[in-house]
Amino acid sequence: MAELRAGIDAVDAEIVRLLDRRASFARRIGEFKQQRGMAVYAPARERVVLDRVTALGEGAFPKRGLEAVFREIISSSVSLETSLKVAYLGPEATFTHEAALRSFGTSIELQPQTTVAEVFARVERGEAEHGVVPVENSMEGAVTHTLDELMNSPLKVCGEVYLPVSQNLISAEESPDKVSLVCSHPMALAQAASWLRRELPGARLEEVESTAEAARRASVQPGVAAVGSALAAEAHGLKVLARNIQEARTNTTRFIVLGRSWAARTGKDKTSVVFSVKDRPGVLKEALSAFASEGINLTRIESRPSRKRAWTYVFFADFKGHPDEEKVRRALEGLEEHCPYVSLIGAYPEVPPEAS
Ligand SMILES: O=C(O)C(=O)C[C@]1(C(=O)O)C=C[C@@H](O)C=C1
Repeated sequence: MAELRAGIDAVDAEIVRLLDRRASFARRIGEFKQQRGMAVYAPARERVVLDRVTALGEGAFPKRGLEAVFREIISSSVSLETSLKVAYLGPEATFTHEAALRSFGTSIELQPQTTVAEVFARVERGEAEHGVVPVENSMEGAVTHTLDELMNSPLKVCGEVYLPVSQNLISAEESPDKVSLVCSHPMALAQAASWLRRELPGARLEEVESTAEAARRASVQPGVAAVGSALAAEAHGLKVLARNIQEARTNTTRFIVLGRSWAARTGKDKTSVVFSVKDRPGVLKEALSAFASEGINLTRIESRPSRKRAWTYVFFADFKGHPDEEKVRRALEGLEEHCPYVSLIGAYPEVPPEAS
């Protein structure tokens, strides 16, 4: 045992020495970026680093562990280069907080905001370099506040994160039969609606602005439970009375990372555009044919009221590829021919949902 532990001590000393060496490279990159006014956070490069190190691993150390360790190493590198501030839809212990930690690690300054609009505003005013907001849920669909902000903001999407949503009934009470009021964010209540109807038919439901606010209420008010994450239960000292009460086990939320510019190309990327079409038959089909004729895979299309004129719509589309690719450039030109308004709202390394 002592000998084996001595072996670990020697390896740890080596790891620390190598981390110091890595840090000196990161510092120099930081200086280079500062001299040229470049953004410190380079999501495309981070993806390349994470993919490379997980591919280098020979399997003795788990790949997920390698990714988590390097996520933190990169997070510390960023903190050596600058004091990066990231605004997110708070409060703390929400799924968006978790998504921000997944993207940036723990060594940067995370700033919880009360609304999606405030996250955008903070980044637009330069009080934070990046923002993290939810954009869609696999069961409930689009987060409309986010789409509406994206439509009018100069900010760009530079990253995406998928998080499996696990909703739980959390409370200071000992058992579900002591619960007379269940509160949560409307989306969380919707995700747990069948379970709540079946298991707590007598309880009143109340919508509040976030799952974390619901957890806070549950921690101070007798007879109240919240629908929320295990992280929220932990943060407010609550018990988990029932786990995984959401509608489907495959319930996943997709979050986006906002910045001043989109991410560089990695070779496995996604691009997001918003466009409007003229009011005549077949026009959406024509617009989308720009993608079909280049063999570009659309991963999502969503319509929203334009909010400029009644009964006019804009479309949000995500597709595989990067604006630096020739075929994507041609598809966007094709789209512009059919559409009075086209705006590229982001490009970012693609994350397969199952990898999150
Ligand atoms: O390569 C860079 O641009 C770096 O700043 C280094 C580094 C890293 O630690 O690997 C850190 C931050 C960036 O977001 C990407 C990578």
